[in-house]
Amino acid sequence: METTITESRETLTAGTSMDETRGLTYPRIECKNINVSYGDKQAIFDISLPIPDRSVTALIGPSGCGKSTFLRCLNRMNDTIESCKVTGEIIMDGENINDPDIDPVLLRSRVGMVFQKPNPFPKSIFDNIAYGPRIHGLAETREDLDEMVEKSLRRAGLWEEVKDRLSSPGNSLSGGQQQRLCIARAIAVRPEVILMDEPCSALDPVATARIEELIDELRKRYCIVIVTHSMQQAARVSQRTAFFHLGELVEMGETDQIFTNPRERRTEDYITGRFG
Ligand SMILES: Nc1ncnc2c1ncn2[C@@H]1O[C@H](COP(=O)(O)OP(=O)(O)OP(=O)(O)O)[C@@H](O)[C@H]1O
Repeated sequence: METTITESRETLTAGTSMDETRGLTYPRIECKNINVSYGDKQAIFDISLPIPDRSVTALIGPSGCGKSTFLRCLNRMNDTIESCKVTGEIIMDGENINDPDIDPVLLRSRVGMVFQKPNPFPKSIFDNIAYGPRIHGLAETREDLDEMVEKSLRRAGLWEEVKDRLSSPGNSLSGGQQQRLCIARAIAVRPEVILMDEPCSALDPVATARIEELIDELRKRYCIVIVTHSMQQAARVSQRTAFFHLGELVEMGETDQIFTNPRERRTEDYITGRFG
């Protein structure tokens, strides 16, 4: 197992290059020796995982293997669960986000999150998007705010469908539109990373296809990490895949390699449906 992780890390580092727009090097996030427990029960065991920028990393594995728990480490959402204790380092922009000096609220604007079930605020479509920029003081004028709302809705592929009814309630939209609204809301505060926890599980196949197209578009700009139960979805949308089992990272690598030529027996058993 160790060999696999080391090899994949080398592959990633070999592709290291300077991002001209942001002046950043890959990987975007470096997770080192992450352990997570809920009370006495350990859910994540010593996971180290580099996450590259401008691509989609899929976390897959059987129910209860720790995918969501690990995802929540990346924006410190586990802080909100009293029994949960996280150790290890998650380096972003040269800082360990687990450092007590890091403000989790600010962190969550840099690392946005989209949940299983679309959860628009009980506000208008416009205010759903404007909320974040307002509380983070990102817009100086009303024109700035209008522009941010339009840009976010355009990026989320929703503008044409809602531009004539921005004052309607967010929850008057269809499920798929609501999920794109939630993605637009995450984008509005200019995140660098977007976490998605099974974003299509409440959607029909047409709405799912629309979100998958959107994810493919967004990856040109953002670092995206997605938890999915669907191996087909992981294969369709991600460039890298990490396979979790019983709280361990069994294997990670290029998505094509994981699905066509897994190195570990447990990965092969899972992707061929022998368990999980
Ligand atoms: N809030 C919590 N309190 C206590 N234990 C928890 C909590 N959340 C998760 N766990 C436990 O941690 C382990 C990992 O759960 P997690 O939800 O991260 O797995 P998962 O792979 O995302 O599962 P699923 O695919 O079913 O959503 C499980 O044993 C689960 O019971």
